[in-house]
Amino acid sequence: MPNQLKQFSDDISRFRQFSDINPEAPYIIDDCRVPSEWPHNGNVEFKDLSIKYGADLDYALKNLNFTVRPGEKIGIVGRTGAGKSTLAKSIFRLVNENVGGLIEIDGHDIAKFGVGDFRPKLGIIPQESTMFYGTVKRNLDPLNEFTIEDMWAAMIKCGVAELIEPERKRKPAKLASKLANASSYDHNDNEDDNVGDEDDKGYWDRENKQRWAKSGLLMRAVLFMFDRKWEKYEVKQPTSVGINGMVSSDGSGFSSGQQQLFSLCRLLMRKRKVMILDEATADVDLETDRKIQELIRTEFSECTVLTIAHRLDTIMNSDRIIVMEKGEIVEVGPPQELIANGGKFAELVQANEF
Ligand SMILES: Nc1ncnc2c1ncn2[C@@H]1O[C@H](COP(=O)(O)OP(=O)(O)OP(=O)(O)O)[C@@H](O)[C@H]1O
Repeated sequence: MPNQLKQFSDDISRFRQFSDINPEAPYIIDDCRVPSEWPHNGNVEFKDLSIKYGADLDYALKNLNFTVRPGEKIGIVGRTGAGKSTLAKSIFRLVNENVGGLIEIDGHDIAKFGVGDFRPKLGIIPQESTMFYGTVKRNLDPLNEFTIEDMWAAMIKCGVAELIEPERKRKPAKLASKLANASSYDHNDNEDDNVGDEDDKGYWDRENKQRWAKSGLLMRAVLFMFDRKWEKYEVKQPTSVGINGMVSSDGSGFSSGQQQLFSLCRLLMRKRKVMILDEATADVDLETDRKIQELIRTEFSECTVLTIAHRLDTIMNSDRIIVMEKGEIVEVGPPQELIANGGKFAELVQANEF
């Protein structure tokens, strides 16, 4: 009982912590809905933007005035704590208190829209990728918006296809014919695939039955006694084979770089006019990073892309670089020009210290 009481009191204090959090800005504002074609150009204007994380804290962003032109590729660099991620968050209005100034995208102040209305219109790969418990397919397309062909096309471009089907790497010649037959190949792939639905449950039941059938008497007794523990253990093990392979919610079975490739896949399918990549390739090797940057340049050529990076290669081909320091923009310009000028960016490159 003391243990249970302790557990209850922990639960209650956690509940109180959540209930004390201020509600987010309205999800939908009926009088001011986002136009269906917005953003159509991808012009982003920061007007005197200032942000603090608390009334008593220092500014994380200070009076930012900057315009990103439609289709421009911007690299954002600066030392740790310079305010780069806060800038990315500000475009999604993830910080709503202690904000001064405004951000206009294609002439609309994003603060006048409901957050649930405008956020899906923009694209982001955050610093930490999110994986869901469920199939690979569900991880790529949680809202069932795309066809299997769309998913395979994106997975092949991002190098995810060979992760979930290693023979794809070994037998590239077979790839085209498999792709051509994708709909028949993955016959059941378009069925609804929510967590805990009959399909997923059936999958685990089938797996457990097979184990049961294969095990001896003693093993069966152990399985029976530790039934629940066994299931828990099972759920954590990703099979990650094929588009219907299972992925655990912490993405174990995939390295953090591979999880970033999943995020890139999602973004590739949902191309948006304005996109933020917040250290989106920080965990992949240099060679993969180069391929991804090339992919971004070709696939997102029409899109405005803001890339935050700690690696010179990632942003060297940007149209312009923004250098941030203590919440302020201290330098802006094409990378080669900034290096030639010998200013802050040149210092960072020299010190290899983004
Ligand atoms: N949730 C938060 N609460 C309070 N202060 C925060 C919070 N997030 C960031 N800060 C502060 O805001 C400033 C800018 O942080 P930000 O994460 O934007 O920097 P960054 O340039 O992205 O750093 P890094 O390169 O390490 O990711 C820092 O001084 C940081 O301590």
